[in-house]
Amino acid sequence: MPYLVPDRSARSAGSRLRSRLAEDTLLVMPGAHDGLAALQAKRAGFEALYLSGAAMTASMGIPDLGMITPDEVAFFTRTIARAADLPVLVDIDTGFGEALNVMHAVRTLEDAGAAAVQIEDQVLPKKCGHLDDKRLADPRDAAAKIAAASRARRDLVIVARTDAAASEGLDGALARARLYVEAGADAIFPEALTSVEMLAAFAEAMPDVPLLANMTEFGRTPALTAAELQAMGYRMAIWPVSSLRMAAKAQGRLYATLAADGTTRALVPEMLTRAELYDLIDLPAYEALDAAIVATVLPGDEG
Ligand SMILES: C[C@](O)(C(=O)O)[C@H](CC(=O)O)C(=O)O
Repeated sequence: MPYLVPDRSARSAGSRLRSRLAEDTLLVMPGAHDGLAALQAKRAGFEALYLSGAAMTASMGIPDLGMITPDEVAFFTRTIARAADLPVLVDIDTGFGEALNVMHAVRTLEDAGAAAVQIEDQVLPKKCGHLDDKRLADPRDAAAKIAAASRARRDLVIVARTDAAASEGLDGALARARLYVEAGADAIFPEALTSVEMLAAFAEAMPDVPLLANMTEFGRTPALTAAELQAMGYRMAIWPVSSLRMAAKAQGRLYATLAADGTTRALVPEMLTRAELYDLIDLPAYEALDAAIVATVLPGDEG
């Protein structure tokens, strides 16, 4: 369906996500780093998407160190939410500053169509949660940002991520998570838990709070299946950078092949065909919409 004709009765993205999180089953949120990825994820049957800071920045050709602005994230959010019309959880790193910056970001991203934002408790420059030597914010400063986000949102779901497991252990991460829930977080993302036992212990210690598990590849957390995470009590799981990793690998092969062969001929069988691409972006429906509007507006020939 062309996005140009909105469903005026549709509920806000945040309230749709809240209703889904009230269900018992784990919500699998694959990363979608652009609008086309969002369409493909929707076609595969996913009900919600994750907009990863790592994938967003990598797609801009820069590292994930918290350098980008709320408006840049809003552009990606709008693109993805519009393409798929699915709830999107948006990674806003450390919230672009302190309380007022977080509030500005929350308003900007909720207006852009985000269903949820994720704020983490590192200080700038932040890093991928699976790297060494992360520096954490004071727990109360981080809680203040969660409180600020909660004050600024309309329906947006707030996911508080704690990176504390690496430096403060499981108990430190749990203490921070409890503080963030008190400050207004709707869900907790315990980042970079390093074993199945740790994942299970975190879930046992917080049975009443929706928890998110990060299944990023090449990280420190063991790769579990959606079914395994659900059995442990997790309510959301993300595969944040997978779409970008797959697409970028294929892209790399394309450039190497074209540089070597002077033609893309060898790769054509692996490419989306013209028909497949147009089908994915729904070109015929947009053309039909245009034709229908023109037919409505122009007077008939009969005079
Ligand atoms: C979840 C994450 O913040 C992201 O930006 O997607 C990253 C993912 C990654 O770098 O693999 C993370 O810090 O875990």
